[in-house]
Amino acid sequence: AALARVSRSITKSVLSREQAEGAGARVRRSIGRPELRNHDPFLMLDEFNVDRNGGFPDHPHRGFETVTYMLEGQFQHEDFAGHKGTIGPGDLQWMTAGRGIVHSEMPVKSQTRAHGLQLWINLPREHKMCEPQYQELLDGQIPRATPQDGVVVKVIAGESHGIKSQVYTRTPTMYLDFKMDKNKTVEQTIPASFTGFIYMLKGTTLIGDNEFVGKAHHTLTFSEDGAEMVKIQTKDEDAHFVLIAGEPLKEPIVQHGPFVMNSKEEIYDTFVDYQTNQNGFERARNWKSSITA
Ligand SMILES: Nc1ccc(F)c(C(=O)c2c[nH]c3ncc(Cl)cc23)c1F
Ligand SMILES: [Fe+3]
Repeated sequence: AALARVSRSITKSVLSREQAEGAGARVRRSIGRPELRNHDPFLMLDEFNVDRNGGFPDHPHRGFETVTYMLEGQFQHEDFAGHKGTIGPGDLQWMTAGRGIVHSEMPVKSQTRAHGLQLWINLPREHKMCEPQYQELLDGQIPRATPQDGVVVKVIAGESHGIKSQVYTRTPTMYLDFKMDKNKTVEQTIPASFTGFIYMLKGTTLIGDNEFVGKAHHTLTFSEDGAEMVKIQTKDEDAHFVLIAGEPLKEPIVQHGPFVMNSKEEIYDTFVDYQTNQNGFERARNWKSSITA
């Protein structure tokens, strides 16, 4: 008989309450909060809620990627190279900051609120100073797997049930948006070497062979025990959550706000580059975004 596959189990469940961030924005911080540091290669996951007066005005990034996934409302972004755009519900912006980006991320004024997720993924040292790159997908361009009726998996990065994302991930990453009706069971394959977690947006799930309960706004971290899949069930409630997993980089992490490098010296050099507008920050000189006004 075929061996029943063992599921990952949940090692920790942490509730994220709203906190102030940016300019008048509210975020529930998952990865990156005190109880959830060191989830290599992930640096931060924020569920953000921004009303029309809030946002994230002009700020820099170096050494990692920011992945913005909109759930409701519209967000606009503009960087110091004039790259600008608007992302709406279900749309994705995968920004590889690499050697340096300065940008502004603000809700579209006409919106009542903008609600979404921003994930920060660390880059391996050989990519930390790469040219910045955007991969932007509209909701309709993101493939879905439907392993059974009532279970839809949007494949933002990586693969699910044979459906692959087209996003190029320098750090091997899986980013899946699950919508499950009640009374469903699904198994998601995850490479044994990946570290990962589920962040619950709505409803209740039972995860793993021992049916650990997942509730809204909780982060549920996976065991690292060699299991190559995770089993997720719903009972009497629909559920909406993201499953995020990736290959740990196993490199030193030195983070100072929006700069994430491998040593203190590199962080010092980054501050010099940012202050003196060099080595990737040339276009930051005298730049002000037009959307922050
Ligand atoms: N350094 C630093 C300091 C403070 C910040 F708020 C930010 C920042 O921009 C964000 C933090 N979470 C977020 N979620 C969504 C969006 Cl669109 C942006 C952010 C940042 F980069
Ligand atoms: Fe940013």
